Amino acid sequence: MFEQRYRFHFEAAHQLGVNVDTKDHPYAHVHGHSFEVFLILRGKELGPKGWLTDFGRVRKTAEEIHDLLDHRYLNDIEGLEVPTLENIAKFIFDKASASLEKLAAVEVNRPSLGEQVRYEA
Ligand SMILES: Nc1nc2c(c(=O)[nH]1)N=C([C@H](O)[C@H](O)COP(=O)(O)OP(=O)(O)OP(=O)(O)O)CN2
Ligand SMILES: [Zn+2]
Repeated sequence: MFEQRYRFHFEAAHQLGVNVDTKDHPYAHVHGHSFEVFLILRGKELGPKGWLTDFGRVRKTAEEIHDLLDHRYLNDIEGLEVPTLENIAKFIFDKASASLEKLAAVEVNRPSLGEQVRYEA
């Protein structure tokens, strides 16, 4: 089995008011994070080209998702009204899998906080 990974970053703001009991909770205030994303592709066979998927294609998909999320207020994006790492990972998986047939998983991390989430279909 081969695994291919592509990493990109984006910066965005959000608030998680629905996840906490009081309006004063820090999660309920609009704040920002740096997000690290991995697109993870898997396959058993390489085919005649000797690769799973051209990294150029993976990069193009990553750039489209980056442009959708970078410097945005995530709560305003349809499908990301509750922008936890978990929901962001699934959102990215659903978008990216439309153009990357071998996409197997998406990881979304906040490296400075040691927080990591992985979504697999
Ligand atoms: N399972 C999850 N738990 C939490 C998530 C999540 O997406 N999935 N998200 C959050 C919030 O985004 C929160 O802002 C993160 O807070 P915290 O880890 O405390 O880090 P800070 O932003 O407070 O870190 P600073 O160093 O103060 O900037 C919470 N839980
Ligand atoms: Zn947060």
